[in-house]
Amino acid sequence: MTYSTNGRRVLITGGTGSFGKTMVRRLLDRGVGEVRVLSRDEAKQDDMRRQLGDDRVRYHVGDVRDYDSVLRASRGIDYVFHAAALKQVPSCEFFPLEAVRTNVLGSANVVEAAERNGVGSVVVLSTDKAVHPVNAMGMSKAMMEKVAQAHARNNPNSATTVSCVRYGNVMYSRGSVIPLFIEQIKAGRAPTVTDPGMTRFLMSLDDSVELVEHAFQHARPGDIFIRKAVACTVGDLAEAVCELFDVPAKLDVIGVRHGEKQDETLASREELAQADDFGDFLRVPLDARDLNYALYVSEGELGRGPREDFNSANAPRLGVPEIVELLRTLPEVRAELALRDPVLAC
Ligand SMILES: O=c1ccn([C@@H]2O[C@H](COP(=O)(O)OP(=O)(O)O[C@H]3O[C@H](CO)[C@H](O)[C@H](O)[C@H]3O)[C@@H](O)[C@H]2O)c(=O)[nH]1
Repeated sequence: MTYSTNGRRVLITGGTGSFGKTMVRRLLDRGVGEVRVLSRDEAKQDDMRRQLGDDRVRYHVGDVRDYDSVLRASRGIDYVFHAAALKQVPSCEFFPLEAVRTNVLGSANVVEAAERNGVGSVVVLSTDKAVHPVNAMGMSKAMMEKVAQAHARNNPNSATTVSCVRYGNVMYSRGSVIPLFIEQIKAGRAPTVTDPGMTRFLMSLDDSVELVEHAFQHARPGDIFIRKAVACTVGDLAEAVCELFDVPAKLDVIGVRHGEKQDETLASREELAQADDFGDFLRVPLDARDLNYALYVSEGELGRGPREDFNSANAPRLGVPEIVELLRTLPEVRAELALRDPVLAC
């Protein structure tokens, strides 16, 4: 089934974040009837209200942890993009139950409220950290994916299609390493690098929005969509930022933080064995078998498939010059360069 948001009502949980703001603008450009933003922070909502000045956007102060607030916010809604989450790895390590409350139970509330209100489609935003998770944030997101898929498995006749997207690090997102490196360089300090050989996927905000739109257009219940992405080492990333700002590439190696993985995985080899390849995107379908495995013995498949996961160590790797070019495409980086020296921005 394909969907259009033209004239429809859309709810974005966590709608004042980087993803939410970009998505709201896109929806407004495409003629959405109403966008509801559900989030906890009234000040951020007020900033957004003044910036957008569009009365098709309605603001609901509330928390996905509170079922009643999600139920109210999703009343009369056609589609939900669920972005509200606790996302910082170190803070979730210190407060894992908070990650469970928001990322697992909050997501269950969103799915349940959507079902109750007859919402047509819910796209749930997940992360590469949910695959082979080692930290509380990734574990809670993995459980969120399971909650979304269980809805599909347990409600085969539901009017609500629930699907997931999984993406890697979004360049320049709030609190992430690229703005941190830039701040450090501006303050005359060397960028702090955890482990120069650590690898991460690189995605733009637009890439993440396109992935959500792809899922929204193509999802069958319980699907997980992944966007193929390039990767780099954090050492090369820091060097690239130094080169852009024309400072010597001297790195301050600080060691790995709580719960960090050396490399991130977007799709496990087991998932790749089942996945459909759409060029830029992969679809991992729901395993919709029931618990009576005996039914499947005669037609059971042996686990043939790729021998490797798709991870940030074996993904196409960008070197320093390519990272420099990629960073130059980011509006925030261009603005910083222009402030520092209009010649560097060119
Ligand atoms: O001072 C620092 C801080 C981080 N890093 C490294 O830079 C990479 C990226 O770190 P981020 O903090 O930007 O991102 P994380 O991979 O830790 O992921 C976190 O930030 C992401 C933002 O891009 C998402 O929000 C994600 O959900 C959240 O867990 C990691 O290898 C990290 O070790 C450094 O080298 N130096």
